[in-house]
Amino acid sequence: MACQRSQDAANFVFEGKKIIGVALNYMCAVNARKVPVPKEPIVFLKPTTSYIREGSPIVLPKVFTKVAYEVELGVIIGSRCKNVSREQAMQHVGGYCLALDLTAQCNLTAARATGGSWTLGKGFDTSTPVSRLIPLDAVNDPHALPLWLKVNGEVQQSGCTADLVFKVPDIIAYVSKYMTLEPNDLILTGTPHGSDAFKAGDVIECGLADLATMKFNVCDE
Ligand SMILES: O=C([O-])CC(=O)C(=O)O
Ligand SMILES: [Mg+2]
Repeated sequence: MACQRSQDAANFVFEGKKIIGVALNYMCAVNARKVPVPKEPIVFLKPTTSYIREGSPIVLPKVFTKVAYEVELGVIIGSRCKNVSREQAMQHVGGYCLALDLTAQCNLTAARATGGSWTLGKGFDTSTPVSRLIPLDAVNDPHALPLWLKVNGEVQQSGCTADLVFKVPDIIAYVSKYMTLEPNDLILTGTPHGSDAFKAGDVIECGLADLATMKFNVCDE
């Protein structure tokens, strides 16, 4: 498998499959939330119907009163793996992307308090805007990438993937103990601090180093 990676990567096109999110994975976000540092990655799934690309608007569902932006590094799986070691994990990365993990805070706050599910608050339509594929060879070190987000031109989030609690190979090794990772699966690695609510009419822009930027208009359902 591993030796096929460079051939696969040359022809790799990102066709978003399952989306695996990691929560509270930046030290700055953990500190801002005043919660203990997670001992293991906190993992959730989002449906493929949540993907959008630049050119489509973010649509805020009627059922939610407060939806927040979260800018994240996306890791795109390039080859199938299960029970992969930390040492072997990076051989299964097919590329990267810039992503937003839009989150209904109104729903998540209640879910956290009651131990309820995050599925609807994380998985609504348009909740996973993604950039085009960033090829592997464009990224020397996925743990040295600045990322930022602006709302209506004002910087609201600014972080660096150096601050990740669980690094990319840790996440791949951990998740693959439980579920098979397949080509085109997307791992959302978590957001730095500063995530907050936005509203219809706002313009959200974000960027990842000099590798990708994207811009979305926001409307109500
Ligand atoms: O929304 C949350 O609470 C957790 C999350 O996805 C993140 O930290 O990136
Ligand atoms: Mg997130």
